[in-house]
Amino acid sequence: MLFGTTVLVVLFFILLLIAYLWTLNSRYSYFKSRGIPGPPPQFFFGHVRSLWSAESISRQWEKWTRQYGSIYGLFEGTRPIYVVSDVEFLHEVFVKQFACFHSRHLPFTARLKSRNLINLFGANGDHWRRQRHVINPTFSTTKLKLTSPIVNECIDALMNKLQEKENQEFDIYTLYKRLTMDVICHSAFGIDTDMQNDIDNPFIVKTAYFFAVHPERIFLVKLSYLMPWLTPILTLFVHSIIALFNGLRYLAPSFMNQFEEIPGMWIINQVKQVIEARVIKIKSEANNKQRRIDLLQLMLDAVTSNEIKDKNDENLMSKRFHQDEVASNVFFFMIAGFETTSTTLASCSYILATRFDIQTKLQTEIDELYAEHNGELDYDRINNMTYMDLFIREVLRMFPIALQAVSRECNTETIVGNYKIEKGDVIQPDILTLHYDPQLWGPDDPYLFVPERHLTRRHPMAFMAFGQGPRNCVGIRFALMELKLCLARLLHQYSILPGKQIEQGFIRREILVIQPDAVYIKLEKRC
Ligand code: HEM
Repeated sequence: MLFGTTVLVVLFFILLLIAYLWTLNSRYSYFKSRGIPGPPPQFFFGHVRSLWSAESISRQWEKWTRQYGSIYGLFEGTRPIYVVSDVEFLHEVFVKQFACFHSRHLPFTARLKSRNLINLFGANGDHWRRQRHVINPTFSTTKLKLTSPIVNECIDALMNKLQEKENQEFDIYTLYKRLTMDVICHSAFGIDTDMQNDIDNPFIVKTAYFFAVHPERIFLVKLSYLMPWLTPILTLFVHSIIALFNGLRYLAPSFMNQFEEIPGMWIINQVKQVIEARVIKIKSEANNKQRRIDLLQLMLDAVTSNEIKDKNDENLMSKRFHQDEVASNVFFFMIAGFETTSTTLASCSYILATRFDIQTKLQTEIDELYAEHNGELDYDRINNMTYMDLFIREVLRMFPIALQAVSRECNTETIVGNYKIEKGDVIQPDILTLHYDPQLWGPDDPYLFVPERHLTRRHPMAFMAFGQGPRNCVGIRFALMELKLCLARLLHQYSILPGKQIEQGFIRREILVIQPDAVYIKLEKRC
């Protein structure tokens, strides 16, 4: 009797296993049945092992595009990923059918926290729409004009540091990182840091951690990709660990000190403290009209303690924030604004140091602006620099940074072109192929640096350095203001010359973003 039951149980599990393996295998016919090419998948893993071991994920996508064309298929475990460099297909996904593709494809760990702690980058659907509604006006022209003096103050500190470096070879990228962290701390965080002199400041050290570790290398994330049905259990497991740690906070405070040094924990705790201090200040200065205007203040102005219900209808939508949502967004601004903007400045400096003709043209435009306005640069004036704009766009075309951030997950089954896309499928643009496509960027060779090519109207999907569509980078104008102010002031005072190690330093590697190791230059004072 016992033997018979055991045989039945074993048989049941064998059948279950066979059914599971058969389902897995049949998922791999997804692209074949649609006539979409792609590299052969590895059973159970799909293509993730090749991507996890690739030196650069974006360059691996580009390599496969050369082999399989502008729309091809990969599998993350068994989840279909469309890798696309077909601009019409991308236009459908990012713009025309945005309602079916409003989510970004992220590891489950990005959406672990309670709803009020999910930021704009991780939020989906109506939750995302409400947050975007509140944050968009924070980056409006009027508000940016108010924050530009704060940015200028941080550039003052950079200029003082540069004075010490005149005529010596040094890595300017390090100083740019300190500048962009100062800017984000002053303007989004409301604290007056001095990163140029306080070089071991924990904000820089802890934030850099986010770009050094790819979340997809975390064991639990890998597991969730390979066995998506495990995700609810993994989520529960991580929540339990967090709850355990929170309990230990009271029972073993000395152990907790180490836990609170974990970068994410540390930064979010700092953010919360700054917000609490600001809220107290606002209350005590209720009648003070001279309040500090920064991104933090602008977001706090939208805070409510009432219950918020997310609604699809814009008229019914509450345009308010929870205080915790302000904290999680400020936290994300630090991560998003720091490495991206400093890396753009680093690539700009590399081009300027190696292309003196381009530098001279830019300096001519800057000098004219200074002469016209007696050396006073503000938001409106820097925005009128045509060549500066073309220059920055060309830098970001050739050296895009945050390529993996631009993805969309299908929320509702739909048809794009000739293909039926199912809920959960991922669309991943191959931005390197798009940015170097001669059909999109000719007649000048896309491998040459030619700012003027941006004078010609191009397909909107040809340039994706800031993403595209309603969910593109919300900080574009803020980033451009910072980049233009910094470059204008730097090039008005100095010429940038290449250091001996400029080429060795400018080796661009990708973990989460693509960035060079260093940019070695010399500064020569202009007469
Ligand atoms: C040169 C600098 C920057 C670059 C190259 C850059 C690039 C990007 C890219 C590629 C995305 C994804 C867009 C998409 O999926 O379509 C993004 C999203 C985002 N960026 Fe930036 N970014 C920069 C600066 C900033 C700054 C300064 C901030 C804020 C202070 C910021 C905040 C954000 C936020 C909040 C999102 C998520 C938007 C959403 O999901 O609605 N970025 N950025």
